[in-house]
Amino acid sequence: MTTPTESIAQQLATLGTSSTFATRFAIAADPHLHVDNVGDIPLPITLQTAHRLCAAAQPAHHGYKDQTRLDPRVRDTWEIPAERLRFTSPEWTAVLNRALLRIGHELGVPSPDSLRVDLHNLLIYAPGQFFAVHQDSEKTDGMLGTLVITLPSSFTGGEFVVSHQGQTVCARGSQNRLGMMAFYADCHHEVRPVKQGYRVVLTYNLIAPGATRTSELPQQAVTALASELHRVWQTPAPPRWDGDTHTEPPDRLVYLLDHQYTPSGLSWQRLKGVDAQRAAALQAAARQLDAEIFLTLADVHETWSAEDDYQQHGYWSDEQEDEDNGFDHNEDHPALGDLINSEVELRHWLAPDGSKREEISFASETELCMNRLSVDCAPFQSEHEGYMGNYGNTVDRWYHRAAVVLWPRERNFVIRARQAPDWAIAQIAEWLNAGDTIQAETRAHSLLSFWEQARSVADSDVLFTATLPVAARLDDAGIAAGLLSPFALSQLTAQQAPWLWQLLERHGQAWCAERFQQWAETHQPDTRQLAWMAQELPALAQSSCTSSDTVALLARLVQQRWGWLRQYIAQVQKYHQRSTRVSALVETSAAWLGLLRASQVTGCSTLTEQIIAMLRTNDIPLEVPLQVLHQAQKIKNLEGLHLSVLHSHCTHVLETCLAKPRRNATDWSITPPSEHGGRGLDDLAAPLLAFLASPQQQRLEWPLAQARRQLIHQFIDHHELPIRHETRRTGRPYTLVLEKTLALFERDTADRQQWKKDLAWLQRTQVRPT
Ligand SMILES: O=C(O)CCC(=O)C(=O)O
Ligand SMILES: [Fe+2]
Repeated sequence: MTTPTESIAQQLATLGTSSTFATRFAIAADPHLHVDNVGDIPLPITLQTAHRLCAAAQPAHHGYKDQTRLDPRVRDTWEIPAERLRFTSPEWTAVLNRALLRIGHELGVPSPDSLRVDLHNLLIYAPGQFFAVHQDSEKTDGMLGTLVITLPSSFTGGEFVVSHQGQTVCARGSQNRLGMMAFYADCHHEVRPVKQGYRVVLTYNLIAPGATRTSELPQQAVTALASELHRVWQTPAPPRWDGDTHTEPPDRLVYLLDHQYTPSGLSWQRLKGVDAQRAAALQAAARQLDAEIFLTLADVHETWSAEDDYQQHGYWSDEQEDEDNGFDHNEDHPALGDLINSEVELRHWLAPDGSKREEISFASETELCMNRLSVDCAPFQSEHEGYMGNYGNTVDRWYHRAAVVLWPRERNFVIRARQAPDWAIAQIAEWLNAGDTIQAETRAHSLLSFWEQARSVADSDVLFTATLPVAARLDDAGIAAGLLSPFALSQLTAQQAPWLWQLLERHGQAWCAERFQQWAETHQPDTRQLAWMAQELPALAQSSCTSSDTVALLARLVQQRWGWLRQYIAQVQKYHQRSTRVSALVETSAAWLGLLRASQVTGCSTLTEQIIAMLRTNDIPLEVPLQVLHQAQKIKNLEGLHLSVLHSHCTHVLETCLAKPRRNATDWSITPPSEHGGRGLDDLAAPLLAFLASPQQQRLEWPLAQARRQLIHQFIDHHELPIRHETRRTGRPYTLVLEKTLALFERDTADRQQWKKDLAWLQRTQVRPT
């Protein structure tokens, strides 16, 4: 079955397909060309005239990006600018106008009788000279394409080839007539090297000024198109994956035109070939439906998988050449496999009255409709990633296309909101300020189906700050919840507390607790959550102290965060290496303190005790409570935090450690790691632990098969034991050589120094008894 979008493409395809991209014919005429400093140029051009012209000419430049360049690898020809050319034949203007009318008809220009030309230059190609494949830049507003008039002369080679979407038109010139070739500006064209003789041409910019007068469309066709458009906006898009039940109708229709356009060349009045009829048909349908309609540039970026191996290579059009490859497009392009990704950016919006809107939006796949696929257009740029890129072997292509974009007027709000969520929230806030709560709730409701994505479109923190007060003013609990659902707990700041209390008053404890739960489930980096617990949580708790309801709400939040912290700690405790484990745990110290403060302020004394108790268990390395005490120095009010308990705990542990006798200089025993003491080592555990425990044995030579050596290597690394472990690769099996290192003694000394330092700090530091 055809989808409504496909059927629109079909209907548009039947409009104005008769025109072509280039037209070529010959006329018998002589303009009586006069060139300053050369004189009259009789036709056909003789070798002698050609030599005189060359002598008076300059090498021609070509456009490169926004500059012009002289590069004979790209363009090698002589040029005489228009200022030095005159036509003295009295009939010439009429002859040219007749030719233009014919060109206008054959190119399908909407008003062929208004087509004009601007003389650009005279070009002379001597033997060997050429102009590589390129696309002309649009030199003036309204420039539609180029007209080349080949003056009669005798030459071989020098074929002029114009191509568009795989079709080509070729001209060779004539001995006694003027060769006319006119083509649209988005065509690629080249002049192949002249072999013998001279090729002399006049080039003109083809200009289509004034308004389009497209032929009247039958009313029936417009109605059919309008009804299909209506159907597009009513039909939910096909599911994107199995079980995708949330598809909605597309917001807009984005019809990609056949031709390519530049910002200055884009205008409703100067659409090329078939595009003009199709755009006119869409305009007529839009009027019937009272739909919004815009003409836009559409920058298409496609990523394809490449099927074969291929050298990295880029290529530029619009008279731009690639530094290394010149204009040579004939080298092998990689065969394209699957389309991996496609992005269509719409910009430079033109309303039917020509007024501009500078806005950028992306077209979704379900909105797109076209008769010509982008791969069938000439890419503006192409890049091949080879196997080195992120996605393996891929080809990236960029196209400068244009689109007609339409949507039902009543969807204005939603469409703009999808692209600019902060604008939508500001809009709803205005309705609320004006007392129009019904409008505010209806519009807020219309955001919910895509609101989850809003977070990735806008700066999420800014959006949250704007959304919270709006949600707090909506009566409908479901809509308020929906607006708040995409955000994360760590986005809530103490400054926003008043809105939170307002939500509490309107929707109650359970509703607010659900929001906390939802926000906690949104992914946020652990470091951000820890920082939030250290700073915002105690500040929020502090500001809750005005009423028992707000305190109760915050107490729930504190409990929830305690649950999270315990889970996080449990996860960190699974890290293998003691040093990474300890430093990750130390990173949580400020969060512990934040939680302690918040639990104290919200009167959760049992929780305060639980936290202190956990900080004193053996599972938590001493570095953590010590760091909590350090952090507490920055805080004014330590009342009720039970920090003196922590203080004495740390003092006691450090004194015990320091009371142990120092390691004897001859004692090489290593205390086996307390956790997983040899688990998983099976029969290797006993000999290894015996080696560790032995005060005398420094070295162990142990013939072991590879897998078993591996176990020992891992064990030593995980526990960061002061043992060098190497494999001697002789004999069968190889021998694992273990050797205790001096780090055993150095660590002992370093530990002691640290203990002393910490103890001295504790003794200096007063923690008020609480
Ligand atoms: O020499 C010609 O026929 C065409 C020259 C051309 O393509 C140009 O001037 O852009
Ligand atoms: Fe050109």
